[in-house]
Amino acid sequence: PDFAGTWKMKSSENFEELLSALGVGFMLRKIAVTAASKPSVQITQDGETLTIRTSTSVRTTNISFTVGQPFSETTVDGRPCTSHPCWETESKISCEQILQKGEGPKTAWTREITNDGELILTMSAGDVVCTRVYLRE
Ligand SMILES: C=C1C2=C(C[C@@]1(C)C/C=C/C(C)=C/C(=O)O)C(C)(C)CCC2
Repeated sequence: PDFAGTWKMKSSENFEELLSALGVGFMLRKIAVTAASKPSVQITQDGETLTIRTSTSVRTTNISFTVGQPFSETTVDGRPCTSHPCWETESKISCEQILQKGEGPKTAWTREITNDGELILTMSAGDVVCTRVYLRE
């Protein structure tokens, strides 16, 4: 499917719980929750290669990957990891993350385009799952 576009967030649940599960302290959680409440997401796609730019007032992340090929990124709390994106269905990418050093809860993300053209992002840490839904601008 086509993930390309400029996306604005419609809903988010368990985001702060996700950061808690990752051991992010109170103050940084408050900063992150506020900043992440109004993200601007821009995705370009060329076949199976996606570039996802997620910008907030505090931090902007930019990842580029080809589904099926491992790449380096950081976990949502900023720890370097190797990510393994693959097609879970023909419209859903799931990505397991392996910390490059140190220990922590198992983290992963999924991104899916739904039949009514919404983008669903899930981010997990251990058994905590954060779900964020985006609409095209
Ligand atoms: C602002 C963020 C901050 C943090 C993570 C991030 C980057 C959270 C944003 C995530 C989004 C916007 C995800 C998405 O919707 O794709 C830290 C915990 C390091 C703390 C500093 C502020």
